[in-house]
Amino acid sequence: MRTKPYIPDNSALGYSVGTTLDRFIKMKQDDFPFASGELSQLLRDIALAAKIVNREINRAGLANIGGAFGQTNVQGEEQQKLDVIANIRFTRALTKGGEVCAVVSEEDDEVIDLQNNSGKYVVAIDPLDGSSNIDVNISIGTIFSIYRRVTPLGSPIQPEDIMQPGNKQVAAGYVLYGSSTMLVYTTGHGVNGFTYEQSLGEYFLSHPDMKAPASGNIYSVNEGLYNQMSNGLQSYINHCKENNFSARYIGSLVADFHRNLLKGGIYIYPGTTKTPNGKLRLLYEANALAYIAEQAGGKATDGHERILDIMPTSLHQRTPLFIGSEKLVDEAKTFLSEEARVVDMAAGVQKG
Ligand SMILES: O=P(O)(O)OC[C@H]1O[C@](O)(COP(=O)(O)O)[C@@H](O)[C@@H]1O
Ligand SMILES: [Mg+2]
Ligand SMILES: [Mg+2]
Repeated sequence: MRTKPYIPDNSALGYSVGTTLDRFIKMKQDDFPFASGELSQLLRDIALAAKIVNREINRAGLANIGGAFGQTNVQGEEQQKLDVIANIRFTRALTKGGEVCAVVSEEDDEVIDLQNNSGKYVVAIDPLDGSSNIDVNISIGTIFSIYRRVTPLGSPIQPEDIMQPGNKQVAAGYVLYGSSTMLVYTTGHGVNGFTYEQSLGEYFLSHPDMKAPASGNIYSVNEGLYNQMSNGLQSYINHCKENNFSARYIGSLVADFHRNLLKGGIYIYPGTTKTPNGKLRLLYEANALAYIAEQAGGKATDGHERILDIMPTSLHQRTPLFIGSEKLVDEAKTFLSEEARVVDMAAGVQKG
């Protein structure tokens, strides 16, 4: 089946050329006359912090803010200076904005309780995604998920405000600091992408109503892990090769996801024999992108289960991730299920 890549077309959707992010958010807000506007403001806060982080990234090489920070985070990964700077910038914006009561960040071991019990929202964030690519001038990103707190406003935050499955997200998005900087987000009514015009300091709607091609011929996986993969996954990767797929892997989740969203493809970060739950974090990496993928007509699973239905049990929980074009994610699942069936049959034979 041939599928078409997504080609932006503003005119077809009735958005005038030059629709800024602020204006777009306002237009959407007007569709919900009873909404308080706090979610809109929260999105603006994140967009503003992303401008500042974008500036820091652009001058990192000159301002001596590239390279390692000299500490490890809770995952035992070496923090880069820009990881720390981005974390400070985003948490500061979320604190000052006043709409948020708590933040979960890759760079903080514990939940950050903003001591703002009137804040309606909880944010989970990967302030800088693709850290290993910072110093080599390759695209990196920011990923965020927004949840409504479930306990009454005015009371202290509780674990159930934080440990919500992805299907409870009210908004999610990412910023891609690439050959141009883009902000892509959803509030559950489709996905829209905005390109940042640096000299004007504005984001403009460049990718309205983004749609993931139903299929594609790109597969993105760290094939260095091949020998640690399950037989089913190895078979799927061989299937991609036999069908002349293109292998594309940047090593920055946001950038790999964005490319496949536009062109059609599948991104896989699998569980392996060494790390059965893979590398990526459910709360601030997988959930946001899964929500966006689904809103664009794509799919996201852990190889078996829908990502958005996984009930988190710990803050920095990891999950395997299969995400992208629906047909490819389904196909990968078939290979994994077939393997599970063969293993079950073999176990049955042994028992019998
Ligand atoms: O180097 P690997 O094992 O392929 O991992 C790459 C993955 O790790 C990540 O860099 C993890 O994100 P962080 O940089 O936020 O820790 C993803 O962006 C990327 O997809
Ligand atoms: Mg990341
Ligand atoms: Mg990160």
